[in-house]
Amino acid sequence: MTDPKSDKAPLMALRNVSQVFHTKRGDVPAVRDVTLTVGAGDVLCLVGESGCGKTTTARMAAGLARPTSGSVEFEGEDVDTMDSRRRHEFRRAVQFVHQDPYASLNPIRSIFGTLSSPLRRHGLAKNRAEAWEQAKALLERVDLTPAENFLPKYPHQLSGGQRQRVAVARSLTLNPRLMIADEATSMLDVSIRVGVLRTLTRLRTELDVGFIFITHDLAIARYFGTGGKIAVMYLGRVVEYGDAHEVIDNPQHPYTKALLAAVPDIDPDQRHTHDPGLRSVDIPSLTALPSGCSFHPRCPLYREGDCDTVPPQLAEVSPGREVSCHVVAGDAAERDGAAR
Ligand SMILES: Nc1ncnc2c1ncn2[C@@H]1O[C@H](COP(=O)(O)OP(=O)(O)OP(=O)(O)O)[C@@H](O)[C@H]1O
Repeated sequence: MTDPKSDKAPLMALRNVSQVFHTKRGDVPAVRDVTLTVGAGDVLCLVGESGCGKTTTARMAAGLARPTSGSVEFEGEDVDTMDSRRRHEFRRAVQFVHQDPYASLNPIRSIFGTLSSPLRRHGLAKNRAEAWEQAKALLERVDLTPAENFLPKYPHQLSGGQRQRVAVARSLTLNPRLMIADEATSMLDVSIRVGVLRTLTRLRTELDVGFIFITHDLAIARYFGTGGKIAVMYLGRVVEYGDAHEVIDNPQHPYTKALLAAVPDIDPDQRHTHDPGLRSVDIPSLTALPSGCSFHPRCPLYREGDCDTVPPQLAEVSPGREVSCHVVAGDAAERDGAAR
């Protein structure tokens, strides 16, 4: 998933990362052999149902969790073997925006306190006056104006959308190169969500900051991922990867198709979902994964043979599109053969 034509190291690369949690219920393989890259200023959306491993993947990318196997590279350097100076730079360069801004902001700290603390700590503001000006500029950047009215306030005095904007402003204090937004808009009301998404989209282009954007909402992934990539995850694995609009508009993996079929039509007169034709609605447990392809017990394309015995690998089925499915890859190979 690295551009073979580019000799530049990607900003962030996850190479064959896995994460296994050891629990009383047994080992939970939350992320399994995931390889993904994000270029400078690019966006990668991670989508999939609850529990498919999006947050665990993001936590490894942010250096908040160490992979059980595989490696995380930032600007071509393995995060695990960085010296302390590089690790410090990495921590500054990669910022995480959480789902719940209320939980992530200190309730007894004013907005000015929240924003000025990292600025002062990292020597970006020499005194209070400088910190005030910079904090003001940060709030303006995330469309919280007039900024001087917000700086003395406390989180409980703000609405959910305003709080999330403050959380975004805080993540910008140290001039990040990569933002990891984990369901950053999912707790907000729809009307407020659109505004915050617009701000994030503007920041993407204005600041040339890369994004790993996590959402279970495919419409949001299509909107925010414009010009970028989507990776669809199922039970800890990436099952489909490609250009954001193409994955949503022309899904290839039967799981992506099922996810899209579950989204109600936008037309209010036809608010129904489509039957994805799944063989089972039950999602298997990560502690008792099916043999072969993990999706096979539910898959409408299931064919006896490889599907229930051999785990499929991601394979390119058309330029820039990778799908982990024996049937789709087989059909693509047949088409290629016939065209030759
Ligand atoms: N610390 C942990 N210990 C044990 N199991 C964990 C731990 N963290 C996550 N898991 C499990 O790993 C799997 C993947 O979780 P993860 O949070 O990465 O998924 P997700 O796609 O982000 O879901 P959600 O959207 O609900 O956050 C889930 O089955 C979860 O219960």
